Amino acid sequence: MNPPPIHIENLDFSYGPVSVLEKANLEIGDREFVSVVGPNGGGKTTLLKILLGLLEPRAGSASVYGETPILGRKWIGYLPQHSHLDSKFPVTALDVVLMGRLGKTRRLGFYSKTDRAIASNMLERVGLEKLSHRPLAALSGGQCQRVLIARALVTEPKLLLLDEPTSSLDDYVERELYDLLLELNKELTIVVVSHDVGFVSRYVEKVICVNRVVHVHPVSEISEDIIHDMYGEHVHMVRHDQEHGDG
Ligand SMILES: Nc1ncnc2c1ncn2[C@@H]1O[C@H](COP(=O)(O)OP(=O)(O)OP(=O)(O)O)[C@@H](O)[C@H]1O
Repeated sequence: MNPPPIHIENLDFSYGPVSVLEKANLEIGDREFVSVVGPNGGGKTTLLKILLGLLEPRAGSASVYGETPILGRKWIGYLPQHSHLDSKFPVTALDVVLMGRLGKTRRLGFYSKTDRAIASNMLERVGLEKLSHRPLAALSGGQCQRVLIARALVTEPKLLLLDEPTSSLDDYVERELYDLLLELNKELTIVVVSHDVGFVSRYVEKVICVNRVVHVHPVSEISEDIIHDMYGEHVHMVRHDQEHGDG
């Protein structure tokens, strides 16, 4: 059997004396679409950075397709939190996507025909083929996020890690972006960090709750009690799938 995209065993992580993850266990299978949720400072971004090999666990292990995170990183497309695109920077959507090929292309500073073909193809996949030569400054927030997803896809990953890709987008654009992820999930394993448990529950199979400890819940198990344990009594879960239930 092929090793799973993500396997974490008894993992502890701390920044200096501050413990962030304790005895974490997690397995994510091929073509799963899962969400990582939890309160601010719960350790979600830290977990992704461990999977990317950017941070070393203090104890336990993490593997990506059976390899160490540093070696397995080649299979990962990553959209960081707060990925900032300076809209005044004079580049087009295609230029930004091509930047994702920098680690792959052999001739630094020159993109090959293959690089350009892959970048154009990915812009098409995210629905922006007609905007490939549009300056960044002339794209909406949702279109910019699509450009960044296309940039993460040009390395031809098998696993996509997205850290709060929709935090600054309005509801309609957020839904469109998750519809795109659902489409990409036909071929890729997707892990997406979100703050909106109710919203992501409509899309994902499993919810990974991270608050120093890691708990995995099938979406069907997510309840008000689980949300209270994570965020405290003052937070209520909005079941977006039931918002229009009467209408
Ligand atoms: N480089 C760092 N050095 C020291 N502490 C850090 C560092 N990065 C994060 N932390 C701390 O580690 C804890 C977990 O941070 P992390 O960014 O993983 O949380 P998060 O769940 O992604 O939070 P948020 O939802 O706010 O993005 C927090 O208490 C944070 O302050």
